Amino acid sequence: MTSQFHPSNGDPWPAPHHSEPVSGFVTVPGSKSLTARHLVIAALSSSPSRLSGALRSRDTDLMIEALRAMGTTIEGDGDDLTIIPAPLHGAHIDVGLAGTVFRFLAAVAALADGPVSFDGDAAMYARPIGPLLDGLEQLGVKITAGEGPRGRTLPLTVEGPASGSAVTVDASGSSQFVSALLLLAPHLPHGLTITHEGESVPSLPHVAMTVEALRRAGASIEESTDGPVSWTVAPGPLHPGHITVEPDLSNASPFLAAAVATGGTVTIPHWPAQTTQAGAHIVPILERMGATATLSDGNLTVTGPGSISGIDIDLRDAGELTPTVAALAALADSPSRLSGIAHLRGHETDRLAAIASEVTKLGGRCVETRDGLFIEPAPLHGGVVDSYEDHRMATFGAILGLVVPGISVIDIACTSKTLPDFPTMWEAITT
Ligand SMILES: O=C(O)C1=C[C@@H](OP(=O)(O)O)[C@@H](O)[C@H](O)C1
Ligand SMILES: C=C(OP(=O)(O)O)C(=O)O
Repeated sequence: MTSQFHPSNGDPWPAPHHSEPVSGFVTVPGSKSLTARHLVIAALSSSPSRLSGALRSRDTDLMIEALRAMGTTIEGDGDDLTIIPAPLHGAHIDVGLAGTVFRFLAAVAALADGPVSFDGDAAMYARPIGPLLDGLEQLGVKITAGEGPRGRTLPLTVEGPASGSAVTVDASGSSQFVSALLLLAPHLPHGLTITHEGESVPSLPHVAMTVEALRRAGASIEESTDGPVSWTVAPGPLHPGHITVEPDLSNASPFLAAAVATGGTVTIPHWPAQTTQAGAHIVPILERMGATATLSDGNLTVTGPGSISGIDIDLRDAGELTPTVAALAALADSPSRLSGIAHLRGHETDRLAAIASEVTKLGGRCVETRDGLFIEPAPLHGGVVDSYEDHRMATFGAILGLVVPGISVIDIACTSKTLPDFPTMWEAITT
C-alpha cells in the first residue's frame, strides 16, 4: 500500500484551506495498535489464524516483514491475512520508527532460536527502550545495545532464552514496555509476573488492549493494583481464530477535528460501541470543546460548534491524541492546559517541543510545561509546518491549515506510518 501523494508532487504540501464547514463520511482503516498485537499473538500461537481489516501501513508492514524474517508465514497482501506460526529463528529486523515493532519484538526475540538484531530510523535512536532491556536481562536474556540520548538504544541484539517467572520494569516512559512483556509471557515455561515500579504508566488503555487481545486468544491474565501494579500471566498455548480489527480511532481524530475546526459535520462508520482504543477518548474531548456527537448504528457523527472552547485535560491515557487536541486548542477562544504527557518527549519526535515550536511559528501562543502544554488564544497566520517525520505532527498541520490560510506541511508523506492515504482522504473532505 502506498500513498497517492508523492513528495515529487510538491513538498511542502499545501494544506487544503476550507472557508466553508466541511461535510464528510470517512471510512478509516484498521487500528495500528490492534493490528500489531494480533500479528504478534498469531505468530506465537499454536494454530493458524486469520486477521481481517488489518491496517496496511509502514508500521504494520514492518511488523509483518519482521515476523516473516523470524520464520512466521503471513499470507495475503491486502487487509485480510492468514498467519501460520512456526518456531522463531534469528533474523535482522528493521523497526523503522514503529514503537510497537521495536518494543514488542525486542521481547519476542527472546523466544527465537538464535540472535535477533535490530536497527531502525535515525529518529528511533532517541526513543526509550532501556527499562524493557533491563527487564529482559532480569530473565537472563543477553542484550547488546548502543548508547543514545535516552540510555540504551539501537543498534540492538537480543539473544534468548528467557528464564525465570518475575520481572520488575519501570514503564513510566512507555506502556509498550509492559505490553511487550505481556506478549512474551504466555510462552515462558512458568509464565510471568510483571511488576511496574516508578511513576505512573502512561497509555494504560493500550495495556488493557494487550490484555484483552491475549485473553481472546486464550491467555489467563490477572491484574493486581494492590500495591505496585502487576500482571500475572499463566503459561499456555494460544489459539486466536478469526479476528476482525476495529478502525483506528486515533487516526479518525483529525477528520473529526476537521468538523470541529470548521463548524462542519463528519461521520465515521464502524465506530465500536465498546473498545480498548485510547482514540475513543476523542469523543468526550471534542464535546468538552463544544462539539456535539452522536453514535447511531455504528456511525459516529461529530458536528462542530460556532467557536471552540479551550480545555484543561490530563491526556496521560490517550497521549496519541495530543497533536489533534493541541491543534484545536490553538484555534480555541479560551486557554487550554494539556497535562500528564511528559512521555511524549520520547514519541516519534519530542512532541511537546514540536507543537510549541510550530504553534509559535504561526503566531500562536503555546509553551511547554513540566508535563504538557499551555496554549492561549492568539490569531494564527500562514507558514510552513514541520512534521519532524511524525505522522501526527503532519495531521496537526493539516487541521490548522483548514482554517488558517497559507499553511503548508513538510513531508506529508510521513503519514504513511499509520495512514498511507491520508492526503487523499483529507482532500476528499476538504476540497
Ligand atoms: O501499544 C501501543 O500500540 C501504543 C502505546 C502508546 O505508547 P506509549 O505508552 O509509549 O505512549 C501509544 O502512544 C502508541 O501510539 C501505541
Ligand atoms: C506514539 C506513536 O507511535 P508508536 O507506535 O511508534 O509508539 C503514535 O502513533 O502516536
